Amino acid sequence: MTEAPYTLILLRHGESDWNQKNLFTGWVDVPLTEKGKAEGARAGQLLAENDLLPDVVHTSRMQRAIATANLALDVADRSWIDVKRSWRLNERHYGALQGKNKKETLDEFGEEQFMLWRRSYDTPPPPLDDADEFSQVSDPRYQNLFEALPRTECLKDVVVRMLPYWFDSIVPDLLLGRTVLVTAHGNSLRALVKHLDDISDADITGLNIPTGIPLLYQLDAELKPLAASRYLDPEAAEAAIGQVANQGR
Ligand SMILES: O=C(O)[C@@H](CO)OP(=O)(O)O
Repeated sequence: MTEAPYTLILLRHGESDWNQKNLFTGWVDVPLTEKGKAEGARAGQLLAENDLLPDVVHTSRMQRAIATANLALDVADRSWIDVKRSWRLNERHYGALQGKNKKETLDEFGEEQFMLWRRSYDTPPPPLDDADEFSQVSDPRYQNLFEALPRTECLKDVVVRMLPYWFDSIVPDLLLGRTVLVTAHGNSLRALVKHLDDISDADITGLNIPTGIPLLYQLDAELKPLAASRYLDPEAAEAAIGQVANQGR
């Protein structure tokens, strides 16, 4: 075990095809846009400029996170580091909203219901039918999940399935003194930030994470933040956070 402080970098994937089209995405495995690829590369540049060179990367099982990590690590000349992947870092499963347009959903169901589905801590959207074209029941990468395969999730569900991976896989790398990069998704990272910053169930509804901008944590021996976390490009992050919050409008 190495002494604290421990260095953890969280990175939401770059803009995806469905971010651009304003569709609820969840577990649908969509690619990055050209802008998203550029965000991935820029994230790598920010890591290198700040002398934050990851020793290990943890990603979800989804191509938008994997591609973002690869692009960032290529630019930072760290494409050779150890890689670990888990479904537990996947985006929140968006249930029957997967593939639906956010603006049309807002118009159809109204602000209150839309925000309840999108940001409430414990209200999941209706479950996705297994026969739906956007279901993951036949996806080979999840065949080992059996009844654990989600059909919908609220953020609380994501916290429950993400935390075992945090404690069992990410924490051991931190305690070894490795600089750890976690490349994942808006809502799986909200779940991790909620845990790290001890954010209440009520306050987490107001937290949004921008695409493609590394978020730095320095953690103490108890794995609590030594100071407030910070985006490596704070101005870009502030503008992008507002855009995420206002999606659908
Ligand atoms: O559609 C999704 O899967 C997520 C992230 O893009 O969207 P939201 O920010 O609305 O939770």
